[in-house]
Amino acid sequence: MDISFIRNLPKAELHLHIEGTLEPELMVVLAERNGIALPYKDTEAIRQAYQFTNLQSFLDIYYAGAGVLQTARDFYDLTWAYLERCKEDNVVHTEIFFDPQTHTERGIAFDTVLEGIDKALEDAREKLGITSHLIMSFLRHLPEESAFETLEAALPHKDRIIGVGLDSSEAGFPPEMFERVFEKARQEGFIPVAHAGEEGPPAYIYQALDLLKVARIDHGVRAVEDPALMARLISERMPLTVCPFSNVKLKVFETLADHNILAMLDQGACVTVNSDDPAYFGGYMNANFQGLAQDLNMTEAQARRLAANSFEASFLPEAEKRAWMARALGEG
Ligand SMILES: Nc1ncnc2[nH]cnc12
Ligand SMILES: [Zn+2]
Repeated sequence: MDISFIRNLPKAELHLHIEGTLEPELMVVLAERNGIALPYKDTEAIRQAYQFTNLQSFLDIYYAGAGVLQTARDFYDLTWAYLERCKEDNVVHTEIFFDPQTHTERGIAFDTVLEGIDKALEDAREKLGITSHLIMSFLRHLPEESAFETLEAALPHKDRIIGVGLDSSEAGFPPEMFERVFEKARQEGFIPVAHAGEEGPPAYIYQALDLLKVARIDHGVRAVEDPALMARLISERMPLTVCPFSNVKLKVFETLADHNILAMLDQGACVTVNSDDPAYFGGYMNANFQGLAQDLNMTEAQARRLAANSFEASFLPEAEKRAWMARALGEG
């Protein structure tokens, strides 16, 4: 498939951790700016360290890397750099996760984090024509109480945060542990989503659906182990925000050729393509699409359906969704 076909396809990104877009070059700049010593001699050594055996081995390095983010300007620079990559890849709409607890736990104020990210999103609407939403994610390895405190901190900023998510170490931290904080978040008007079925079993996907009442499942690739669950996801058109490169880097699949995204698509599931933590996993949106074309023989029709799904599964207003879906399908 021609790279220009992928480039020209309008796409929405729905599973992207802004902290996961911290490229080694920016990490070095921010470390210098903030007087922080990095445990790496240069950017090459940083890239060398990105060899993961599972989700936790990645998270340990990823949380350490986020330590260079200190000021609102740092969060602005991080977010702006990602939005410029969106422009290159023709990602016209993005729904970004941020992990407030990664920062509040080390003494950075919630409002500092939000201020920097939000200003970049606002500038991108104006200068790049990219629309966006922000989703605040709770870290599931921290106690419920910490998630409740984070929700409290977000309440004055409801107009700038559309939803809540659940991420970090999955195994041993089932969604049911966060049922109460998600209930409160829903009452406050936040749209719920959750990582489930990345490393965790299908039971965690059921819990995300039935207890957290999510509007999307992040990852969800292990749903294929349970045919009744797959049938339900398909009949409800429950979106799965799938991250192909991430799944290979974190050994959920051995190779991209083993990935189940196109099989799920062909079964009728509302799967979408996303980059998760592109600075750590080797590529942004178009690189993920290109990988699927090369290693899974993705057709143009499949690529169009994946792009259309990304708008269908977004939190855009219905009319905008429909218009972008038509363009992605080549009908607009
Ligand atoms: N792929 C992933 N799974 C869980 N938590 C994450 N935080 C950042 N990326 C993540
Ligand atoms: Zn993720």
